Amino acid sequence: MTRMLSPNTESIGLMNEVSEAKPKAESPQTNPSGPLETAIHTENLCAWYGDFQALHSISIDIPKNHVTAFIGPSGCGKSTLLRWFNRMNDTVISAKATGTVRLNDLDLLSKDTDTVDLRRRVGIVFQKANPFPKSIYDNVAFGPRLHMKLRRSELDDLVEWSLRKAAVWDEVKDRLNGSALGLSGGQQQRLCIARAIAVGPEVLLMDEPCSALDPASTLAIENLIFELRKQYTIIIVTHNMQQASRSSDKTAFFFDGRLIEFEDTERVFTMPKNKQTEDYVRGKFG
Ligand SMILES: Nc1ncnc2c1ncn2[C@@H]1O[C@H](COP(=O)(O)OP(=O)(O)OP(=O)(O)O)[C@@H](O)[C@H]1O
Repeated sequence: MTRMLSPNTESIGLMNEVSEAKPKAESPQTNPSGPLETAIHTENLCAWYGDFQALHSISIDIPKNHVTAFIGPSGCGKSTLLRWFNRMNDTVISAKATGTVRLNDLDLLSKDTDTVDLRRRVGIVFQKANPFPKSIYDNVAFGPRLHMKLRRSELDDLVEWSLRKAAVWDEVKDRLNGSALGLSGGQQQRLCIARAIAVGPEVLLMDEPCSALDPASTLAIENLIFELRKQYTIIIVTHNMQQASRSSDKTAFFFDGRLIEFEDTERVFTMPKNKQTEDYVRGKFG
């Protein structure tokens, strides 16, 4: 497992990502002169749980290779929106949605959308780390084994690449066959990030990924998010205003199922346009 990645590794999709280990750009385009490229586009997205409407006419363009933070008080619909981006809401029988959600040309609300492939393209990391009760190696290799036909040496390379990318390699490289459940909470969360990126997603959804972590692990994940945005589109749901302002490029503020404001993060935290946004980011409610 000490070999470096071979630049001409055989590939399907994902392995292109592996051989392209170098970031596409040194830093994302935070002050663009032109419009940003869109990764996920929604238009008039409305969502319900039974009769309860959780999202009202959400229209938003999530920019590619940027970090977008979703903020807002508890119950305002942040996770619901996030979960429509990879159809996690399919597991909730009462959940339904109307409107448009697109990942490039893929219609995410269509019944014909292959959700297994979608979840490879749009990965998710949850609030509480959820490693499989398997070895560290098998956790990361799980998705690639499902989606790709790789030789053992290629899989080894990919596991190493993913763990390095998730900034946890040095801590686990001598115990790859040990149980993932033996890692600390912060290490488990980085392992889950490695597992998510091992299948070459375009978008990484993070639903309060640091809320169960101590300050040092939180900082490690925030630094990681900052690094990963060079290659992935990241959306992070957070209640931590410092985290949103530190680690995101764009911030969307939601209230009562509605998108109230979506702007550059610096602007949202210094000169919000909306009074509700201002009150929320200043901690007056929520
Ligand atoms: N499975 C479900 N069944 C019924 N109602 C739900 C379900 N999941 C969420 N809701 C409701 O939808 C609304 C939006 O919930 P959601 O979890 O999206 O909010 P949130 O902004 O992510 O909240 P939090 O910050 O507390 O996680 C809430 O009123 C919630 O009670």
